[in-house]
Amino acid sequence: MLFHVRMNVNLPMTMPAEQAAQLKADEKALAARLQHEGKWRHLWRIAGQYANISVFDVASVDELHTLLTSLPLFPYMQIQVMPLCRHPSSVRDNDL
Ligand SMILES: O=C(O)CC1=CCC(=O)O1
Repeated sequence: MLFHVRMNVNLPMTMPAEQAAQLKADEKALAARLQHEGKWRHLWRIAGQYANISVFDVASVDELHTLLTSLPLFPYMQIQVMPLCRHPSSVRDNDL
């Protein structure tokens, strides 16, 4: 199942720089693993914003929820999820 996900990141201004750097490093490491596993199919920065557009390929809504809530930055993100299905006019023979 494919999901389009928008993540807006809002780190508190009061967070110590070292804590923010550690959270970002942990997030990057997990994101790399999930991309290599094929679960995090796309990761794009939204230009000019501390936000990203991602596409996840997971088996279920429950798996997506578990994955998103396990992200180190999850407590500091506002997340919007849109489930995707195939468009009948798509000329692609694969899903992405
Ligand atoms: O910077 C972001 O948009 C949040 C994020 C997702 C994966 C990552 O490494 O950072």
